[in-house]
Amino acid sequence: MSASDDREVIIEARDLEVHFALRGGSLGRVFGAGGGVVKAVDGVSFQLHRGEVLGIVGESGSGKTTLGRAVLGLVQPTGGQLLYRGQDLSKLSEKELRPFRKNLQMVFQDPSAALNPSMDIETAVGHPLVIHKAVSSKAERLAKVSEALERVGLSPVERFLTKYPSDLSGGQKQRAVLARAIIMRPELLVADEPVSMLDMSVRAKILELMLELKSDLDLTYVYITHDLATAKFFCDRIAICYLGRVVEIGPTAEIFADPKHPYTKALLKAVPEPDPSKSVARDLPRGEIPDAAAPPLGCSFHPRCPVAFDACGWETRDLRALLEQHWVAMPEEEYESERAIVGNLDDLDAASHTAVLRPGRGFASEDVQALLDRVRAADPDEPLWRGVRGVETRPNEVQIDFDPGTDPELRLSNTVDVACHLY
Ligand SMILES: Nc1ncnc2c1ncn2[C@@H]1O[C@H](COP(=O)(O)OP(=O)(O)OP(=O)(O)O)[C@@H](O)[C@H]1O
Repeated sequence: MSASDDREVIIEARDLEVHFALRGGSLGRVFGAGGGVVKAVDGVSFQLHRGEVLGIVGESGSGKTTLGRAVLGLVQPTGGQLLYRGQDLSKLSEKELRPFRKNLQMVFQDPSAALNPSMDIETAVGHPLVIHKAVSSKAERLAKVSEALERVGLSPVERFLTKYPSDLSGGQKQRAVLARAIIMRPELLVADEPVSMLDMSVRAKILELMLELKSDLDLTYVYITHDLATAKFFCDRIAICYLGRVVEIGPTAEIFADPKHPYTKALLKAVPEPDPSKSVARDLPRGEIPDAAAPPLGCSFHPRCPVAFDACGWETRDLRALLEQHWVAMPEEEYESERAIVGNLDDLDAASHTAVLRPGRGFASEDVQALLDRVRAADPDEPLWRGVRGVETRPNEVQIDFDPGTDPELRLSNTVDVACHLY
């Protein structure tokens, strides 16, 4: 771990895994009776120190929310450990967890969904006090609710106590949600995209409020977002997540000044430039984020990586994608005559380091080999070819063997930890 931080460790994830079994549905059927598995969090380790703001950043589906829920003990890890002050929450019963719950709070993206529309603000914000039997009278509840509302800037308090969520703006609702989150004086707050549904004009104000609350109440934050621009402003350290793994983690300033992982670099390039006159081309990683139920072999970022090389774990699905990309650029007729050279490509969807291509009707394996040569000649720098260890042309098939490569582990590089074969 890169952080040499003397502050107390509040949360420690050790090789944490949250895998969801897929039952039924089309994927369940594809994977057979046992069902497939979505590795929402897949071997994540980090320490969170008291008073720190740790950003969990990644695209949709990278496992951020599941990781945040695991930190709060709201979802059971299927492997590894999540320690809160050294204690493994997954070993505790629901009853034993209760005293911990008040120390750990979550703030969600949508304040409208987080507040019960039929509860006035006094009741909603004071609800945790009642649940945890933390007050003995209505007057005590009112005093604590008033103090919390004051802290989050919903004042004069009397104007807000009897209001309903529908009477408040988005920013005011998120302030009320924050008041409810701090009312039990928690020590850790997991904020899951807390400003992404708010108007631009109030986003910075809510984040500033959260920083004020942090210093006034000695809070520690996990800040979940897809938005690096707010993470830069808000976080001390950032963990960049991709398909359930942390691919880079380190101090925010270092990550922005010298991003190491190709995915981090691509995300940073995609951050919109506030000054439109300086705008640069958006350069999101090529292709879509893959299906978490069937992640790429080797380094899971390799199919989108601009600097991937032989060690990154090329495979059958990459070959299919390359052939299809080659054909897509062709005029219809040319495409049809090329496409007919190989038979059904569906076998390539079962992830493997050995691909077998059979000739289409009326063609021979030499024609398939010639097609592969043409595809390679059209783009010799395509990194997939660097991963090919052998091509064998047999009477009725061509077998392509890929170097299995490995999935890179997080390793310290200067002041950040990065999971990439380049480091
Ligand atoms: N209860 C569940 N059952 C099955 N799969 C799940 C479940 N919860 C999450 N997933 C899957 O786990 C993966 C990670 O989801 P998660 O919501 O944690 O990601 P995320 O990065 O927070 O995405 P988003 O920004 O879209 O919320 C996704 O592929 C998602 O479909």
